[in-house]
Amino acid sequence: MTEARAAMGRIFRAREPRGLGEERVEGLAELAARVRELTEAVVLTDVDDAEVAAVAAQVAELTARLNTARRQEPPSIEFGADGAFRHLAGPVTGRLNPIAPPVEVAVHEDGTVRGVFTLNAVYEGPPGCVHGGVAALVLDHVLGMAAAANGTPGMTATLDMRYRRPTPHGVPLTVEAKAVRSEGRRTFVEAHITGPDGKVTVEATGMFVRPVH
Ligand SMILES: CCCCCCCCCCCC(=O)SCCNC(=O)CCNC(=O)[C@H](O)C(C)(C)COP(=O)(O)OP(=O)(O)OC[C@H]1O[C@@H](n2cnc3c(N)ncnc32)[C@H](O)[C@@H]1OP(=O)(O)O
Repeated sequence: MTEARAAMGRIFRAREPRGLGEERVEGLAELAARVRELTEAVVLTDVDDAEVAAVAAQVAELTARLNTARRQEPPSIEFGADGAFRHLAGPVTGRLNPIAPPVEVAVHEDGTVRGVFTLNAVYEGPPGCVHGGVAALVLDHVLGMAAAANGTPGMTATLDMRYRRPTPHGVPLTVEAKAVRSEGRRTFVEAHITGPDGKVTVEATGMFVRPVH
């Protein structure tokens, strides 16, 4: 597992936590949660034009306040004390990233990655349904996590999607991924999303390649 940890460091610049601190993480997660609500409100709002303009000006002020102190780069993937890693600023599981639903994932002892999440109207493709590219985003990430959980982290080289039935938004969904085999630097992983009725809506297979450098 030490080699896998080194590979995580090399591929994803994963590193030991650099002092964000749990209190700071909770504060930033709260900010991200409020911005998620704001994003949904923007997509669904029906207030009049003057109110839209007034809110836009206020939001610009808030953005300027946050920009008075900027990091050079977002927080990277971190190893926790328990050896697990987390992607705080990632677009899928990242609690600190407002565009992440976020998907709440657990890595099980057998290497299966399971997650629960709800995608709201912000992620709509066809009316009432999740955009297919968003489903691919979620699946790519959990496939990558399963490759890492297998001790063989890598970059996505191929991603095959099979959209079996529409994925509804606004309801709880589950996602599950597991590595099925490794050959040299290549790891093959399977995953699927299940709707609230227990039926699989999307299946994916991914092939992850561990870069040499
Ligand atoms: C909470 C924490 C989360 C932690 C977990 C975080 C999860 C994040 C998940 C998100 C993952 C991403 O989005 S990653 C971002 C999207 N993906 C990328 O940007 C990848 C861009 N592509 C690349 O960098 C490169 O092409 C690589 C690394 C994939 C491969 O380059 P390489 O290292 O030079 O490898 P190369 O020698 O060419 O090939 C190695 C072997 O793989 C095979 N191979 C290579 N590419 C392919 C391919 N597309 N299709 C078939 N086979 C291929 C070759 O035939 C060869 O087989 P043989 O001759 O050995 O038999």
